[in-house]
Amino acid sequence: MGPSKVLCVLHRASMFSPAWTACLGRSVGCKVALDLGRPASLAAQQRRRYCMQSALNPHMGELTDRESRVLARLYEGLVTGQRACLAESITLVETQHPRKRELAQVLLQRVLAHRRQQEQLNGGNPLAFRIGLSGPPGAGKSSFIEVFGKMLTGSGHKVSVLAVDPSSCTTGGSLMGDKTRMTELSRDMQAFIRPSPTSGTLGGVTRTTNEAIVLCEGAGYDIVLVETVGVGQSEFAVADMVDMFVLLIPPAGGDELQGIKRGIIEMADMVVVTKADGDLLVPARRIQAEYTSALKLLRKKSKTWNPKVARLSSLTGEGVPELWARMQEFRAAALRGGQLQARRRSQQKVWMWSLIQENVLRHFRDHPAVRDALPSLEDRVTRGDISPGLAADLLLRAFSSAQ
Ligand SMILES: Nc1nc2c(ncn2[C@@H]2O[C@H](COP(=O)(O)OP(=O)(O)OP(=O)(O)O)[C@@H](O)[C@H]2O)c(=O)[nH]1
Repeated sequence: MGPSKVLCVLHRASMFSPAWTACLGRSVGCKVALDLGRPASLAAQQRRRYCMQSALNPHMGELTDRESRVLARLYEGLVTGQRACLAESITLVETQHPRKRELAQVLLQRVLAHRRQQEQLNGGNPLAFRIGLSGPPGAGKSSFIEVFGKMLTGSGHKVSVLAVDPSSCTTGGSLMGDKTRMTELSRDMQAFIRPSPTSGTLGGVTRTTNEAIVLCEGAGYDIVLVETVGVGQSEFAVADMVDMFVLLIPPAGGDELQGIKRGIIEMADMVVVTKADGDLLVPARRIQAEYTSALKLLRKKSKTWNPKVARLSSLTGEGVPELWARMQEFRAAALRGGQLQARRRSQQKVWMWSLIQENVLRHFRDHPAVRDALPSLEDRVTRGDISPGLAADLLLRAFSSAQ
């Protein structure tokens, strides 16, 4: 499908208003608009800002005074580190309201431009360290984040914690029981904890989390922890939005690798065996040895880093500073070798395509011609009358001939 076809599809997709499609179309011609990476003169920066705004919102002039004031207040509050403004900005990116979504994108672009400037001052290197934490329910994630987060804020870092909760997509969210977790850290003024949005598809929650990461970084949080419970696809989604992906494993459980998906072990830059204290110390050591051997058999993910298996206890705090030292080692090596920057660049592309896929698929399913033909074609495929390939071709033909 060529670019014009994609835009045409997006144009009809309910999520994108005609204004948005026009802005996308314009932004293709307006290359400078989205290319905020290089140093520029003031005039060029102003031109760029104008271009970016008009690309983002062709009706920029139609921003009401109130909207302009809200955006200015949020932006100023956010970049000066006001937690309330950060919380309100994340609420804005979570919204389903079409107009507010447009405003959220304007805000995000401004924050991104701000971040670029900050990064330029930092020698072109990312300022924040994004760490993904995943593990089965009860692995000890929140206990770890509480202790780890407190240790980091105690040494001068600003820590934000974002959650991707797959259960929130179907049940309104309870798997991670956000309210009662991390009580100490949630009272810490150097920490910001944001529960998962309580509705939407995993794709929607992922989008929001990705955008929330940008906002947290804009607000000066130099450590962003993204937590998810190891269920469904959420851990893969989180692995695709962070600099380092850490898998937390509890010591209790069967002899095998406790049903942890092999795919997710392959994604891990570090495996951490939790609860290594008291009676659990012996099984923790055993599990650590098992994972160390298992990791040796896996395909190497990076030339500069061999995934490691650590052991810690959030109860006693043992192993937590050592883990942080390992994480910093990882980050330094990835920055030195340029892998961290490359990983972020490729994640941006993955993210864009997953958003396109989700929206195009939704548009396809909602299309009247597809909706009409789908039940009987599905029926014929399940009865074995026609092949899935033929059914897919017929549906695609119905879809494209009605464009
Ligand atoms: N002995 C011991 N118990 C721990 C440790 N960390 C957590 N636990 C216990 O393990 C249980 C689960 O811990 P959580 O931190 O809630 O685990 P979680 O992975 O966040 O769990 P979910 O919120 O269900 O995803 C709790 O009863 C904790 O008290 C530890 O270091 N040592």
